[in-house]
Amino acid sequence: MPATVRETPDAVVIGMGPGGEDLAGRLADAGLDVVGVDERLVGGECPYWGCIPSKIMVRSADLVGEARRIPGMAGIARVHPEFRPVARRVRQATDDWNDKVAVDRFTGRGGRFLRGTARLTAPGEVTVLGADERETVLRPRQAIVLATGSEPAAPPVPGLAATPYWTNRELIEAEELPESLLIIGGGAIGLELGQAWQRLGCAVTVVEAGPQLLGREEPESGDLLTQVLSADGVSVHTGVEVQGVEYRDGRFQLLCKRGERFSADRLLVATGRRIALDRIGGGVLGLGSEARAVPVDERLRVVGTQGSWPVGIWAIGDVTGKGAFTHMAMYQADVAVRAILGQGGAPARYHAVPRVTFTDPEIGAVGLTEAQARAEGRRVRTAQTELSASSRGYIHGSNGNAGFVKLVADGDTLVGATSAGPSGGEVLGLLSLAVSARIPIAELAATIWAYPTFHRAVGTAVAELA
Ligand SMILES: Cc1cc2nc3c(=O)[nH]c(=O)nc-3n(C[C@H](O)[C@H](O)[C@H](O)COP(=O)(O)OP(=O)(O)OC[C@H]3O[C@@H](n4cnc5c(N)ncnc54)[C@H](O)[C@@H]3O)c2cc1C
Ligand SMILES: NC(=O)c1ccc[n+]([C@@H]2O[C@H](COP(=O)([O-])OP(=O)(O)OC[C@H]3O[C@@H](n4cnc5c(N)ncnc54)[C@H](O)[C@@H]3O)[C@@H](O)[C@H]2O)c1
Repeated sequence: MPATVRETPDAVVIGMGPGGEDLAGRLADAGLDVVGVDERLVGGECPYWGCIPSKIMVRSADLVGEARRIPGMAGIARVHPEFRPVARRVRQATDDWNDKVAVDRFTGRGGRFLRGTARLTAPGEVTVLGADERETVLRPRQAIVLATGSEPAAPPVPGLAATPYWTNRELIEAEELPESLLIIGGGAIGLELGQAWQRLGCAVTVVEAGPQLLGREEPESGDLLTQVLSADGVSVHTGVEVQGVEYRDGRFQLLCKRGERFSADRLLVATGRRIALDRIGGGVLGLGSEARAVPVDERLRVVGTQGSWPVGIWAIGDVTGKGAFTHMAMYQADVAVRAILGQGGAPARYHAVPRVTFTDPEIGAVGLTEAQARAEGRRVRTAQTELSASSRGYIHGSNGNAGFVKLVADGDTLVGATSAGPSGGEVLGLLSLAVSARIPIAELAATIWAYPTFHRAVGTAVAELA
């Protein structure tokens, strides 16, 4: 057993995903002696198994979907989708799952990188076990930052654990498209990748336990996605309770409560994420096995540690449970960097968290849904307009113009909004600003919206409210 190394840097960042990498780099830029630790790849889930490779697949599939809209609009198009170039682009984007460039970028800024698994072993102490069994005990002088993200969660369905099912990681690494794919979970991962793989030539079935797809968003978004995915050929099933999974002769079979059976060559489990608090030493923070996230205050300081710890401890990103998005991890990194460096500035606010599901149509949403606003007892007023009724929707043509803008108001400001449609995620930008900055509805109503854009539908919905 190699000897234990003891060190006292200024700061230790556990987890170098989008949140940790950004934060650690900025602390190093400020002249701190920072040790960044990751057991996998610097960059985390987003560039290697998440946002970027999944959107590369979506981009290819969108091209196929758009080409299929040519008949009746611009002549003849015969599309023969091929998966090989998609898999190749994924390999280029991930450097074949090699993080040398990212590690060099961090060390180039003055940071030190340790590859290994880190845990909190005492207040103010982090122990890292390297792949070579070398143990490093770090007692930083100024800060510990937990940025360990999340991992795929699988439901406790009998039989599932014994099968070679896929999570997003295996699917993203696939070199070939199977003939058929079953997906458990009709959330962001299941729908983005399900639609993309169907368009690329795989027969996809989505099985969702809840009553609608994209259950945390407006019901209109779920209904729209059921329609467009079904039109693409995806077999969509909601309100289904999977009671068992079998794997025999290279085929997966789902056995469901109402007697339905679904089978396919591959199975993707996309039923949400879990935070492995046990692995990072959550007990040292006083968190029991029932904890679902690390509680943080408005400066991302871990709740309950101030005064009792010899050093400050912060948490950012998925591990805080405030929204599993790269933009959330980076937003929180900024607040935490300012807190660690004593720079002050605005605290974290969560009233305008944007989300975009990159299906075709894209579903952009910000702030509260109508149901959430009503549950909070707000004075809710809503307005909704269909894109097909707009000039741009008409120009676009009926094959591909599905979408809507829905606004949720409380008094004279918007507290939530959805923009679903072509470029729905881009239209969301102005709605995010309106909700975040609490722009009065009267001000929005006095705005000139360029003609004929998709975002002009926001003006139509605002006029209805005003
Ligand atoms: C398929 C998919 C698509 C997605 N698409 C989008 C999208 O389009 N837009 C968007 O905003 N978000 C998207 N996300 C979510 C996004 O990837 C995450 O929210 C984001 O990566 C979280 O960043 P993070 O820094 O909190 O953690 P992570 O990216 O999870 O990084 C955490 C890091 O910590 C390391 N780690 C964990 N435990 C330890 C330990 N004990 N010791 C050492 N290292 C450890 C891990 O190896 C990892 O590198 C997607 C996710 C998936 C799965
Ligand atoms: N575009 C994006 O920003 C993007 C894309 C992908 C993922 N992500 C992030 O990653 C997270 C994880 O994505 P996800 O799709 O795995 O989770 P999710 O929470 O978005 O959706 C999971 C779905 O699985 C369903 N489900 C749970 N248990 C089930 C069961 N036993 N049988 C059938 N259905 C079941 C849930 O009802 C839910 O609809 C997302 O919440 C999101 O924060 C973001």
